[in-house]
Amino acid sequence: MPHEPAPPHENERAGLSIVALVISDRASRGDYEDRGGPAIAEWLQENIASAFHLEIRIISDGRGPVGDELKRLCDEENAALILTTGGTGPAPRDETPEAMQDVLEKELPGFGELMRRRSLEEVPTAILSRQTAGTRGKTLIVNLPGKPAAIRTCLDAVFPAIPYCLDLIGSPGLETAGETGKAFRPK
Ligand SMILES: Nc1ncnc2c1ncn2[C@@H]1O[C@H](COP(=O)(O)OP(=O)(O)OP(=O)(O)O)[C@@H](O)[C@H]1O
Ligand SMILES: Nc1nc2c(c(=O)[nH]1)N[C@H]1C(S)=C(S)[C@@H](COP(=O)(O)O)O[C@H]1N2
Repeated sequence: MPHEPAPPHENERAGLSIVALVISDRASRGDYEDRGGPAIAEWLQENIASAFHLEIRIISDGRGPVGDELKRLCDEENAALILTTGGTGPAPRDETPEAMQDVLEKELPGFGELMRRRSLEEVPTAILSRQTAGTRGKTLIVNLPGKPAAIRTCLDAVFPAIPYCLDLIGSPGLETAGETGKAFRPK
């Protein structure tokens, strides 16, 4: 008797799973209303044509908690793409890059290089961000700075490479809309 196919994972049913992980002591305490998650949602809605499911999570800074949450989103929630915002600077509580060291299997330093280069055209303090990107299993993680205005600049810069990166790591099916973040796939 043939086996029934396994039911799709909850995230697969809703399309590609994307998580916006807001890393901010103050937003997580409610000192200010988070504007990072909504800025990421707006950019993705404008620029992705294929089905996707976006979840916004807000957590406090810190190497341990951020690393644990990233591992859980990759290994248990099967997120295809995680966009973090915040905690990339030099302040004592900014430990997103240290958490990335604990989580990534393969770092993709070109993402951070390009985002800083584009951001430098807007603010000289862009060099203070230690943002990077990389993969863990079938998940791509990209760091964005905490300033909500940085989100559009950075996603405009690196998003064209993201669909092909997801193809390569085994989470295919992301198609872009419009010209700004248009996917590039080598022939
Ligand atoms: N999630 C957010 N929502 C709204 N504004 C934010 C957010 N994160 C950062 N900002 C703004 O950017 C400025 C610089 O952020 P900062 O570098 O202190 O953020 P962070 O280290 O990412 O967050 P925090 O200091 O709260 O842990 C903040 O003063 C705030 O105005
Ligand atoms: N595009 C862009 N990049 C930016 C900024 C910005 O305003 N716009 N702010 C910078 C500043 S002031 C800091 S301290 C670093 C780190 O910010 P984070 O700790 O909130 O991630 O990001 C930098 N990158």
